[in-house]
Amino acid sequence: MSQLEKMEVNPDLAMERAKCNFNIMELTHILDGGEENTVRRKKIEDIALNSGASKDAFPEEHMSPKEKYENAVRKSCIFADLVKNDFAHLTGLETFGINSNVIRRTADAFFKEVSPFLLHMGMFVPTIMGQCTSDQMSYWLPRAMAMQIIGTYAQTELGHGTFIRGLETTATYDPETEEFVLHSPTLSSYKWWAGGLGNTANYCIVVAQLYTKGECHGTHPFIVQIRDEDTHMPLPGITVGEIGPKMGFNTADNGFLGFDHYRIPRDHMMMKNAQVLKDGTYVKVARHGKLTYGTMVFVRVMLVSEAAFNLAKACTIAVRYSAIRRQSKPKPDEGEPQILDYATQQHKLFITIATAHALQLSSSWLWRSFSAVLTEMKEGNTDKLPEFHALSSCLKAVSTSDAAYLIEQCRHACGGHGYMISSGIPHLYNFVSATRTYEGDYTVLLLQTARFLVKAYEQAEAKQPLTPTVSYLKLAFTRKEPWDSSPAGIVRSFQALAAGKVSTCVKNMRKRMRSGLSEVEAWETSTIQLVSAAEAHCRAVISDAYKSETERLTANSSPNVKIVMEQLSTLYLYYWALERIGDLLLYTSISEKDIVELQTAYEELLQKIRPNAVGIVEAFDLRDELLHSTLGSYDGRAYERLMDEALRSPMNKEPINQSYYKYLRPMMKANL
Ligand SMILES: CCCCCCCCCCCCCCCCCCCCCC(=O)SCCNC(=O)CCNC(=O)[C@H](O)C(C)(C)COP(=O)(O)OP(=O)(O)OC[C@H]1O[C@@H](n2cnc3c(N)ncnc32)[C@H](O)[C@@H]1OP(=O)(O)O
Ligand SMILES: Cc1cc2nc3c(=O)[nH]c(=O)nc-3n(C[C@H](O)[C@H](O)[C@H](O)COP(=O)(O)OP(=O)(O)OC[C@H]3O[C@@H](n4cnc5c(N)ncnc54)[C@H](O)[C@@H]3O)c2cc1C
Repeated sequence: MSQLEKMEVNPDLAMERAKCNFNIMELTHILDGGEENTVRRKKIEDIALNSGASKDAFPEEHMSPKEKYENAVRKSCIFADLVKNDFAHLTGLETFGINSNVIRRTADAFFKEVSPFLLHMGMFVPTIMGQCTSDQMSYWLPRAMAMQIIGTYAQTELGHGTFIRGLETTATYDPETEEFVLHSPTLSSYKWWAGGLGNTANYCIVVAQLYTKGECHGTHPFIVQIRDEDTHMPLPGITVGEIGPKMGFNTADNGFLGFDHYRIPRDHMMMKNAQVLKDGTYVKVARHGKLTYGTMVFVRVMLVSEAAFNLAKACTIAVRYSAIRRQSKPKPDEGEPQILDYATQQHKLFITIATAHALQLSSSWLWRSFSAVLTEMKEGNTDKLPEFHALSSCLKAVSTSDAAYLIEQCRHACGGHGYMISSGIPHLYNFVSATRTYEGDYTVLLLQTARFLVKAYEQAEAKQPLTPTVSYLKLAFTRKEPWDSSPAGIVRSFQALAAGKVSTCVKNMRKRMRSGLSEVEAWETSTIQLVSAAEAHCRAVISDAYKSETERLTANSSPNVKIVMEQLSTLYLYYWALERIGDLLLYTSISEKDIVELQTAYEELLQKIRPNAVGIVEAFDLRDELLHSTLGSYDGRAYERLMDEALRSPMNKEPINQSYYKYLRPMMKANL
């Protein structure tokens, strides 16, 4: 047993736990969505983590890229076995853990970066479920679920990621052989980025321009075998490889893929939404043109809970560390305070906790809306899809962007030690900053939402009915919103602010069109404001969802848990009101006096939250195995852990490195 395992809990952390005044487990149950969920999650974590299978004998950060990848494949196979044999009955999901936060969460103990199977689980399987006919599904799904084949999702190309309609890979139907011929006509048409594509996957979903009878019908998904099922050799006509080192995701073997007139059977086109008949006739089945984008919408919804989860990890690390770290001596007669006592530190950290709650609760709310939209779509009704696309786009954009920013803030809050890989924060940042880009870049997705907002504004102007998430846009046509500092009042002000911004955009675009610009040009020159309006809309949606979910979830909770949750949701509102003072001055009646009072109320709230801060982050119930952090472990023994990690470095295995004899010694001797 290592020295560390015998250590007692750091006394500062023990003191924090002793002064927590609410029932931590009760809050955990709320965040897990109910006590049974907590019990089931803990069972799964016990099975997976107590086995020791998640641990590395040698620290991953000291492995070569190839070793890291091989180690990740090894552990992915162990994890996949656990999921199949041990968790399936506990999760109650026949879908091999898709949509299961528990599986996702447990996987993090196994992978400091990501599993090369992430795209198999996260996109290959969901695309089979969303884009195949039932016949196709009954062939592909069992094989994918049983991990007899491993797949990925290859959409992005070297030349295009955002602009899907601009993809260049072609799938041309040949009625003679009843096959599609896949081809990469240019270097820029090579598929690029797909996770697991480099070395792991033997199948992938390829998104290509469909040509039949000489006509292009736009992009469609196809299931394509790329490697031999036995030897794993790339098949003739396929060029496949790994794209090289990245900022993060280094165990994901993101790959490239090119086709040289590569043939696949006709029924490997995923035919739920559109079909090509044997004679080459193209038949559109879906009632909405964008249903082939369905997997992206699904993953965008997933990414909101990803943002919340990773933020929860970062703030657990940073708050625990801030409780054990002492620095400076503001009062000469007293000892050095815990850095958590500094108001500026609380300002950095408590918004991070509140945002983790806000995103987690907004994400549950979004999942419920998604389920309702899916149910209606199964009955052939796609009316709610545009609103849902607008909503999932902005929530994905804002949640991942906020999470990346706040994780970086957690690193700042941990000073120099936060820069150590062993703190756990750099991995979190590298992972989350990618989520701001993939599955639709931040700006691009906010502009999708803006498009919906502008249309909704025009409906409001014409006094037509509005869908629920934009019904507030009618505020744009009333008098300035009176400032009211209650939580409900602040949410209303955020709505008035968003409505005002959308209105300003529309007026500017109209003015620009009157001065001679085309509609496209007027839109393009207004995009900075449109992005800002979409962000404001999203902030209003999150604030509203966070506030109402908090009220709903605490309706029967014990008084102190209710107080803690309300303090955090109010903090979120105060924080963003103070961040958006300029906008509030424009679109509400807020006065200088109101602003001074708001700042004071915010600072008082930080002090009220302070005594429970450690308890609040511990309600996320993140085991040390999931945190991978020297700074944030349960025992708070950060210094011992930092030293322990330093001593494990291969750089310390020999007292003198050979470079001394090869370079340093000759240089120094020559300089004598
Ligand atoms: C066993 C061990 C395992 C262990 C592991 C255990 C794990 C456990 C499992 C867990 C999993 C973990 C999490 C998952 C992680 C996954 C990782 C993912 C990695 C990354 C993957 C990727 O990164 S994969 C590529 C994504 N790449 C994009 O994301 C491109 C964005 N680019 C666009 O998405 C389009 O290009 C863009 C801009 C819309 C324009 O599309 P466009 O040009 O066709 O359309 P237009 O702009 O012209 O718009 C025309 C009209 O279509 C409307 N519309 C557009 N889209 C619509 C839509 N979706 N639904 C409805 N309506 C839509 C629009 O609103 C307009 O409506 P209207 O006309 O009424 O105004
Ligand atoms: C870690 C990681 C994993 C990935 N995994 C996969 C995968 O498994 N499968 C897959 O298919 N893809 C994958 N991708 C690709 C990813 O989906 C794309 O990189 C992403 O959609 C962004 O597209 P892009 O790279 O073309 O960026 P670009 O569109 O080139 O963006 C560059 C800049 O241009 C701006 N821009 C672009 N268009 C517009 C516009 N219309 N208006 C205003 N600004 C614009 C953007 O805002 C951005 O600032 C992955 C990417 C990463 C980083």
